[in-house]
Amino acid sequence: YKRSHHSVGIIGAPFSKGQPRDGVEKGPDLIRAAGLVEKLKAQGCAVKDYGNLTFEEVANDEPVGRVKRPRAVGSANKRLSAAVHAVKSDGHTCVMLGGDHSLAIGSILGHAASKAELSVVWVDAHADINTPLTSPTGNIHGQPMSYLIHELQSKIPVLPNFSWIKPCVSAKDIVYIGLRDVDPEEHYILKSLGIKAFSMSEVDRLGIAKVMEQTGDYIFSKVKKPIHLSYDIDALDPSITPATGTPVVGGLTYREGIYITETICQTGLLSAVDLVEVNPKRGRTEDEISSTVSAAVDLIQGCFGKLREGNHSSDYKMPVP
Ligand SMILES: N[C@@H](CSCCS(N)(=O)=O)C(=O)O
Ligand SMILES: [Mn+2]
Ligand SMILES: [Mn+2]
Ligand SMILES: [Mn+2]
Repeated sequence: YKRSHHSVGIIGAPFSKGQPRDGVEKGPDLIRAAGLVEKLKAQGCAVKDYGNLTFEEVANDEPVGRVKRPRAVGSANKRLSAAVHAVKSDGHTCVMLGGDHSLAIGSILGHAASKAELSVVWVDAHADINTPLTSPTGNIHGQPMSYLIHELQSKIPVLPNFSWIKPCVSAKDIVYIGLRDVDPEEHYILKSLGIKAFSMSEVDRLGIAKVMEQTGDYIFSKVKKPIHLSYDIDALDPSITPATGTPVVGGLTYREGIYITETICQTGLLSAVDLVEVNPKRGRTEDEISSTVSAAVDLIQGCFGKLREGNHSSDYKMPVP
């Protein structure tokens, strides 16, 4: 019976400018208030909370083409990438609490700066792979992957505060799970780059166990790279996690969502996690907000060894009379 020891570094990224809805910047503190640090410590993790980043205000952040708030998003992600790199340099598995999914730009770049090559597991109703020129909304939380993938760089225009961004992930090292709301242009990109994707159709057809088995085979089929798990809370069904900016029916069950984190943990390769798009202002009741936040906490606990069968510490000794 092996109990692995997890060392966790938490970064709060209260940022919302990758999308238009207020409230998602409240995610980090809500997740902490639900007891994330205490719960990780109770399950045997060493935890260091690095606090919340503060992001510079950017005035007159006018759109460039369709792209909205590029200067604020570029600046925030540059700061986040430095923070994630520092957490990795301290030897922790990094947990980045969002904030919207544009933050994956900084999180993955900061991670890549400390680990040569990464595998990215993107759990999301959406592919978030629109380029600045294909995006139907201009919201950068629908575009983060396009800035990170080597094979897309000829399709990315110059944007203010984005010049520091260099692609760091190959299409072959990406796996999507949970897709069910993919734009036509994104679908073209996924197909033309041959990116591995388990949409909700595959989840239905194969079942989550086979999806995770095939994900493991695919990630391991080449060399074993550290895993960056970017988890958008909207991957789960809105019946579980309604308090989010872009809910889409027909999502992952709570059990499927947790199973993903349990199996990723068991690879022993998890090196960074994003938990993004929790937005309390999108919950109609307190119950909707708390259901969303507690699912987020449970998912992160699953990343660091919590099992539904139960856990006990390796030095536990039963009491004797
Ligand atoms: N595909 C749409 C919606 S993307 C939703 C972004 S997220 N991060 O998954 O909530 C777009 O590009 O704006
Ligand atoms: Mn999403
Ligand atoms: Mn997303
Ligand atoms: Mn582990």
